[in-house]
Amino acid sequence: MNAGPDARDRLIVALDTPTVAEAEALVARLGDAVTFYKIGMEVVYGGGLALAEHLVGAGKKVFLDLKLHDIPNTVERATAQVARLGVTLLTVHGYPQTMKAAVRGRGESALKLLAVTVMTSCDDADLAEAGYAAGVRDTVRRRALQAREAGIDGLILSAEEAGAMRALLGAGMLLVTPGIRPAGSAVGDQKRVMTPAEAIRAGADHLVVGRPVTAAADPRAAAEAIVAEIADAVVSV
Ligand SMILES: O=C(O)c1cc(=O)[nH]c(=O)n1[C@@H]1O[C@H](COP(=O)(O)O)[C@@H](O)[C@H]1O
Repeated sequence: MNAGPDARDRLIVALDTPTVAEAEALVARLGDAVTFYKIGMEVVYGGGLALAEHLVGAGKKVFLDLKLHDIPNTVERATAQVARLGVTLLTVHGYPQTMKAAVRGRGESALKLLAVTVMTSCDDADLAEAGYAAGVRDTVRRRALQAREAGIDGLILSAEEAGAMRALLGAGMLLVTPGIRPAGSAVGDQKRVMTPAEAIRAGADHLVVGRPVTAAADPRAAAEAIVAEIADAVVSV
């Protein structure tokens, strides 16, 4: 994508910390280097849902990563609750029933919904082990089309699939890519990874980055380096 959010807004830092206090300390340390945060299950189950609202109040954008998946009634009503928090993004799993229920639940609110296609920690062998007949590429494609059909705003996918999905879906869908690893950083449990520059060139709108920032000796410097890499890549797209 050529025109789009400022390079800083394209980085989403995943605040995965054991305590809410550690998440707050990271936010203070990152300061104005980071404008967009992801709050996920670790912090929420550690009592940190209110942090999402505090960050919104402080002018940050928040992606609430709850990966909803349940019977339609529960998903619809849970999504309606999240829509009242003022966060920007919410994840649901990319099952047609779940996606349609979430779209009903967000109603007329400004909440944007992202469908998780295939987790970036999975490869074809993991999908086969879980009982899926199709591999990563075909499953992402199928769920992407179903997400668009359901009225979902964007996809969580790896940057490896971003180019093909941008070509398939055009500019209308937000493409949000975790599994981002700056050159030389530890891959950990991720399997489908790309560097920030590669992800932007592949068509990602936002990059979700956790440990390469949060576990860095200097998280602010790590975030600034990623923003600089994004900015350079945007110019070259
Ligand atoms: O929904 C997500 O954000 C997500 C989906 C996915 O397929 N892979 C994935 O890594 N994530 C999240 O993105 C973040 C990646 O963190 P790091 O691997 O530490 O950069 C974590 O908070 C994951 O929960």
